[in-house]
Amino acid sequence: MTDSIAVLGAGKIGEALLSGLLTGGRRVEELMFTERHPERAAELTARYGVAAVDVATAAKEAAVLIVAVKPQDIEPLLDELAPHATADTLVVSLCAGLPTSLYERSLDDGVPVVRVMPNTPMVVGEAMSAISPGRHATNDHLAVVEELLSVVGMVVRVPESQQDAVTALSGSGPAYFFYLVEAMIDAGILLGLPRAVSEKLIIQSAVGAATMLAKTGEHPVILREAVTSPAGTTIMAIRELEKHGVRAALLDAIEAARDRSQELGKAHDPS
Ligand SMILES: NC(=O)C1=CN([C@@H]2O[C@H](COP(=O)(O)OP(=O)(O)OC[C@H]3O[C@@H](n4cnc5c(N)ncnc54)[C@H](OP(=O)(O)O)[C@@H]3O)[C@@H](O)[C@H]2O)C=CC1
Ligand SMILES: O=C(O)[C@@H]1CCC=N1
Repeated sequence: MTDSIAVLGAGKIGEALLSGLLTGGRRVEELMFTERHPERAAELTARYGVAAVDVATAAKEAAVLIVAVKPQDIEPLLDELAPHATADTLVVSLCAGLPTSLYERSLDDGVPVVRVMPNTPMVVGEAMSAISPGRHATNDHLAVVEELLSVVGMVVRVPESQQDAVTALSGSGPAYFFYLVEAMIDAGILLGLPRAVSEKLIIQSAVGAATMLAKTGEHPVILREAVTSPAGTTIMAIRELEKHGVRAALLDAIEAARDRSQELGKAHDPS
């Protein structure tokens, strides 16, 4: 099993990872994190028992450093990390849009970097993480990251050139499903159901549909057709969704997310 892991920047995804790793069997002594606000650090230590450290300590004690700051905050973090990262440190970036070459330019030659796009369902062991090696990352480094992340969900390897698309699909993906669920709950309110009832109906329908997708292996079209009775209720709703261009809206939305991921990377491109 991988030695100690340090999360650099324990915000939403960093906390989700710490929490998922602990639930998945990691011991608190194997984990540490850095945070720039002492109140946030104290809150996390109180909640999980994990130690807050500085970057120098993280680099000295942890075999894997997981960078989880906002892309806009990467430069000061790299400045802090550069004097301490060596070829024995594995740097794992969770940051949307940031290429491994950005890290390689800022850190000593030979420091292995793996780019990862995870998602927040890691808190319940159901993350989807896609990983890509940088120039100095070997198969062994990828295996370390796979082992680490498989505790909190599924892991796939993709070429780094696909990471902006992955970010738009599965990185941001949970937000689209939450948005849909939120809108469907509102529809229940519109139809006069009590909020608690509407929430229960929609959340369990979402869980049921997701479980069918995962467990039956059937294509979503087949599963949807099985719900759609001739001249029934579902087809009336589908007609409205098509009329309002929901499919086209999703295509545009995900393309916009991909474009934003590319933009975040380019903001740090010196050329
Ligand atoms: N949220 C998500 O679902 C996903 C996020 N990501 C990626 O993960 C990264 C973090 O996102 P998210 O968790 O949402 O963002 P957050 O802002 O919630 O988390 C980042 C945390 O890092 C802290 N921080 C910033 N700079 C430093 C520093 N130099 N040293 C220590 N701590 C620092 C921030 O403090 P402060 O509050 O002051 O800013 C904040 O607490 C992003 O790059 C994002 O693209 C990837 C996949 C999914
Ligand atoms: O919204 C974002 O930029 C991050 C990256 C993927 C999910 N959340």
